[in-house]
Amino acid sequence: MSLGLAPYTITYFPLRGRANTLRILLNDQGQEWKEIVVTFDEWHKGVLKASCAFGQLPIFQDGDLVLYQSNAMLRHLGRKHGLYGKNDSEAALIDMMNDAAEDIRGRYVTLVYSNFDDGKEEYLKDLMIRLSKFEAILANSKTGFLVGDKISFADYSLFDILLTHLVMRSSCLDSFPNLKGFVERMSARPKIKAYLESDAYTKLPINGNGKQ
Ligand SMILES: N[C@@H](CCC(=O)N[C@@H](CS)C(=O)NCC(=O)O)C(=O)O
Repeated sequence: MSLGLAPYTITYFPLRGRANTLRILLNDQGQEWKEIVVTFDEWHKGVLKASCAFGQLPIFQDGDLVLYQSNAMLRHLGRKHGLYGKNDSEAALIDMMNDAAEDIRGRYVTLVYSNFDDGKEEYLKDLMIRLSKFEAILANSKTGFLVGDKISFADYSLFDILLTHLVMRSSCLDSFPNLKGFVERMSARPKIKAYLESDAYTKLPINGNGKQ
């Protein structure tokens, strides 16, 4: 993050939430950005919400470009920073991987905000099936990345949801050596390591309701 002349701005709640993949990606790519933190009190006044294209945060600004929808933001950064594969086929596969990660994230968000305490064990059973699919994909990867021979925005997405689920159930990757290795490699990338050890990460809750 930076306080200087950062080209990018993220407007979001004081959470990891849907901004965390963006922050991991930007850190790893050595990018600077500004954060505008929206408190829940401010949000509940409704003025900002009414001004958002789809009534929700995050907002991502790149100069005059204003984006809503976190996955559109990831794809934008993927195009700008060479994180979208080396040809159209790889780009399509990266979209597919990111959509599968989003499927997990969507289910996680529903659990957290609707039925966390009663639904968690059932949720984790289904999660294992979904993770086993990513495990098989990584088992077939020659490079350790989801697609091709270079990191893509989908790798950051998967990494973020794996970190989130490791908080929920620290043993959730125990039967998935490739996913475990993936998390270890991503966590060891120097700029990601520094971010994961920083207050900017450790002091932020994952979700807005204290569930994790
Ligand atoms: N599909 C959207 C979902 C955005 C979303 O769910 N935002 C939540 C926070 S993570 C929000 O703004 N909640 C407050 C509200 O809906 O009033 C995205 O990926 O950006």
